[in-house]
Order: sequence, then structure tokens, then C-alpha cells
Amino acid sequence: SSIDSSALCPSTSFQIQYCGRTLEHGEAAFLDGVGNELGPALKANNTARGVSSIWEVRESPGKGLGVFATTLITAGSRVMVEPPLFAIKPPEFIPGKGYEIEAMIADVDKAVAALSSEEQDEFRSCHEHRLPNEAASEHRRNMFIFRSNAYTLTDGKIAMFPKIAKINHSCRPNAANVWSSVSRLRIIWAARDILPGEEVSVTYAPLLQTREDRQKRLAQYGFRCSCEACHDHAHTDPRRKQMARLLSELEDRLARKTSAFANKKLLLKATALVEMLEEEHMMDYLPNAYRMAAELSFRLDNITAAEDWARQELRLHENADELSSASQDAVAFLLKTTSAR
Ligand SMILES: C[S@@+](CC[C@H](N)C(=O)[O-])C[C@H]1O[C@@H](n2cnc3c(N)ncnc32)[C@H](O)[C@@H]1O
Repeated sequence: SSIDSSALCPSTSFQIQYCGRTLEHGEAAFLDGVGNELGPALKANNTARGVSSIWEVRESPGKGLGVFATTLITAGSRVMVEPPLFAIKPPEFIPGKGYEIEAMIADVDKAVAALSSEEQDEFRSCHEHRLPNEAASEHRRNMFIFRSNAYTLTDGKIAMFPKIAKINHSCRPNAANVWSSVSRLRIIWAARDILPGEEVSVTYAPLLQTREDRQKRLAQYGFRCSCEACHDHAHTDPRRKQMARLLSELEDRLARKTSAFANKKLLLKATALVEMLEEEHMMDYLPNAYRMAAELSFRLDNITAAEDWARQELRLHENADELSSASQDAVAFLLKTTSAR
């Protein structure tokens, strides 16, 4: 049997950060050193050891376990920060077919065997989804757990984040899920205020798709999403299609030279896209939309507007990690804009 690569990547693949990391190793010793590298905000919320004053893991009706806020988690603040427990290099990915499970089983078993017994317990506490034709035996259990929870990395490796793996999916998630290749940490931050008792959610599928397409992807995890965006699909599907259309048109046009006339029209579209994304707190797409509005303003010689948009982009990247390459890239853009004054 084989796995579709997307099944190992419970999130959209926006830009460099999403589902992607330049992972080298997942060392537990790194956990304690995290705070120093990432600054005071992260130190306060560093939950890598799973001891948190701001969230707890408990039963989520119909979803198995889930992560719940125990206090108000304000928009923009970090919910969870975790280094990889381990990562493996998968066999070759065959387009349209996926990875050969058989070829991965030994590597996953070996990686799990190398963990401490505490870490093995943590790994085995993660959800295991098997397809109906996959026998209920101990054999391959590690592989099934891995497949149900791990994230694909940009360097081709696949990694396990057992605490973050307890977060359930929503097509209107309240948290953003970002990999910082610089800090080698996966960071979950609040896309909007998360109220005490509210479940924390991330997305396992690209959000700018119709309900039907999202459900197809989510079926790989053995559930059917019943979030409010899915319920309300008559309204959300056309909006998400419209956002996807705007995004692809803007990306396409901005990759080329544009006239001032075109820039004015495109800027209106970028602003409309930003508004729709902001309404739904879609943090996977917003930084890109802000950047496009900034770039168009810049092309139109409106430096003040370009700076404003660029600052909005930077703020979102910094919510995750001010040291990330995305933050640094946004700073570079802002500097370029400012020096054009
Ligand atoms: C990465 S795990 C999330 C944590 C999991 N609930 C647990 O008990 O460990 C993914 C699994 O959680 C469940 N799940 C996640 N989001 C869900 C949702 N929106 N509705 C129903 N089940 C969901 C599915 O069983 C899925 O295979």
C-alpha cells in the first residue's frame, strides 16, 4: 500500500513555512534552550514539555482527544511550540501513487526504538487511523501512528510532533500552524482570540477549496469534518473559490511586469482578498496577500501604503517567530520600501 504525501502533511502548503522545515534532527535536549532563542513571548508560552497553563488535552466529543484553551489566549500569541520528536527520510515519492509504506516501516520502527521509554509512550499516545483493509494487529502500528500525525518537511523528511498532533482539524481554524526552519520549531499561534474552554484547531487541508475537495483530503484521516464552514458550505464554497481565484490571478500578474493602469485594478483585487481573508482569520494566506498589496502599492509609488501593508505582513510572521526566514524576508522588503522614500 502507499500513502499520498498530503496525508502526511496536515496543513496547507503556503509559502516556505507551511508543512515545510529544513529539519536536521529532533533532539529532546533542544527543548529547554528554546526560550533564549525566541524571545520573551515564546519563553512565556513554551509548552514543549506538555506542561501548560494555557491549554489541556482532553476528550473532544466525536473527535477523540483534542487541545482546549484553559484561559483566554489572545490573538497573535503562541499556543504551543514543539521541536520534532524524530524525523525520517522517506523512500522516493511516486507522483499519483505516494510513498511505499512497506519501505518506511523499518525506518519508523527504528526511529521509535531509539526514543526513551517516556518518548515512546508519548508517540504511542497519538491517534492511529487504519483503513478498513488494514488489519488490527500490532505489526505496523508505529507506521500507522506516524502516517496519521506526521508532517512532511521541505527537505523531504517527515517528522512527528506528538503534542501538536493532539490538535484537531477545522476548516475555519482558530490557530495558525507554522514551521520555523531557523528555530527548528513548529509553532501554533492564535489566529484570533481563543476563549477559555474553546478547542484549539488547525487545518489539515488547504482551505481555499470547496467543502467537497476538503472532505476528500480529510477522508485520509478517517473523519468527515462538521465544522461551521462545512455546515455553511452554500455560503463558504463560493467565497473560498473567489479567494482562490483572486490569489492565483494576483500571483500570476505580479510575477510579470505590470502597467500603472493594471496595478490600480490589481490593488483593488488585493485589498478585496485581504478583507475576505481577514474576516475568516486565514493566517496561511494573509501574509502573502499583504505582501501583494504592498508590492502593488510600491509599484504605484505609494510608499506609505506599501509600508503599512508590509508591516501587517511582518506582524503575522513575527507572531510565529521573529527569527524565521519569512520574518527576515518581510523585514528586507520593508527596508527596500523605506529606502525608496
Ligand atoms: C492528528 S490527530 C488529532 C488528535 C486526535 N483527535 C487524537 O485523539 O489524538 C488526527 C485524528 O483526529 C481526529 N480528528 C481530527 N479533527 C477532527 C474533526 N474535525 N472531526 C472529527 N475527527 C477529527 C481524526 O480521527 C483524525 O484522524
